[in-house]
Amino acid sequence: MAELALTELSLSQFRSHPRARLVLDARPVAIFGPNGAGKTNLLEAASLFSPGRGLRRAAADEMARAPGGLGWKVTGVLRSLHQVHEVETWAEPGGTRQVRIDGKPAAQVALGRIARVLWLVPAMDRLWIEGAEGRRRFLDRITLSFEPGHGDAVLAYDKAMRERNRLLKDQVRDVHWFAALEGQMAKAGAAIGANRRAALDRLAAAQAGAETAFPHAALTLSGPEGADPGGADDLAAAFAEGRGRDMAAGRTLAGPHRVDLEAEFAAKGVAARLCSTGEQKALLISLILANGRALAQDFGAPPLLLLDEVAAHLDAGRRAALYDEICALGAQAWMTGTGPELFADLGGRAQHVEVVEEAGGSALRPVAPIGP
Ligand SMILES: Nc1ncnc2c1ncn2[C@@H]1O[C@H](COP(=O)(O)OP(=O)(O)OP(=O)(O)O)[C@@H](O)[C@H]1O
Repeated sequence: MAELALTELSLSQFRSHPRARLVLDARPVAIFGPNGAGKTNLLEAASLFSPGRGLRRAAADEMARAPGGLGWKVTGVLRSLHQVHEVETWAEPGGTRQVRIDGKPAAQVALGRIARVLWLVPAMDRLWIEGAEGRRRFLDRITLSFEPGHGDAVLAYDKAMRERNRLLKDQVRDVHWFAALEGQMAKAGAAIGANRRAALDRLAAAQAGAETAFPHAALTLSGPEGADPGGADDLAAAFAEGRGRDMAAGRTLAGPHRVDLEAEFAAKGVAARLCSTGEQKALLISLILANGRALAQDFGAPPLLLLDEVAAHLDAGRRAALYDEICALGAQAWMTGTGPELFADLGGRAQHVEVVEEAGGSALRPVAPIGP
């Protein structure tokens, strides 16, 4: 099967890493070291091979090593399907994140065409019990992994909605202006809805009949009217009808920006938010593995998986099952944990890297695996 893997990763003045370089093959990467050593920072650097603000959703300046006031840079060699790309991403102090692919300046969305990156971070443990915004972001990342063009649709929708919200706040009553913006929102919104539904269908298919130790998560969209839109015409009509209500509120109250994602532990028929902490984690892992299996078919290679502190939350049996499934999938999964023993089951199936904190910042040491 074709691969998607980082075969080199270099960091310069990135968070706690003054300078770091890893030379890798396509196997999973097991990263261990004490709290605060700089493991998550490494995953964050890898997450910048996808469009957006990375797995911490940080501003570009926040990622610059402090103190210093210098910019940062992350460089990687990405083996994607049967091609090799050199990807550079960086930010100057006070500047936005820049991207260059094979020496040519590129928009961030271009990253989505050569790489697919999915992640699970401890903050997502509360995904099913906290606000809808996090779930929407999760849904859109899944959707983006299947359809890189989804990012453009979301940007177009948000831009038109911001302008419409300004009209609403300023009590402007120019129907032509409203109709023009609503037309743009409806076109982008219908695409957003269709992309999301297609992504959920792909996930459902990838979960059905899969041999996995993780529970099937049944996903559905919910939310106020228009959250899961039909066609562009229906959506445009809903926006026009809602003008009075929206003007009273000073913002757009219905539309795909209000969608929520609901999950159910399918075998038990219990909503994810009512499941135990361990079950909720298992549902997320199940979804990310299903997403990976679907992408292996659709994109042609499994995605890069960034799994922060995933091993610590699983019992030994589940952990071994996760490693087996990742290896069967053939994904370059980057996993972090505090000690090497968490990754012993992986043995030579993974590359093991120790992160240590030294006087000058974080440092990396590739190490031989401790055998099972
Ligand atoms: N911009 C920055 N400049 C310098 N150091 C930073 C910056 N941002 C974060 N750090 C440092 O990076 C370290 C945290 O790194 P990271 O989150 O990668 O730790 P970790 O190894 O994943 O730890 P844990 O096991 O606790 O999750 C902290 O010591 C923090 O102070």
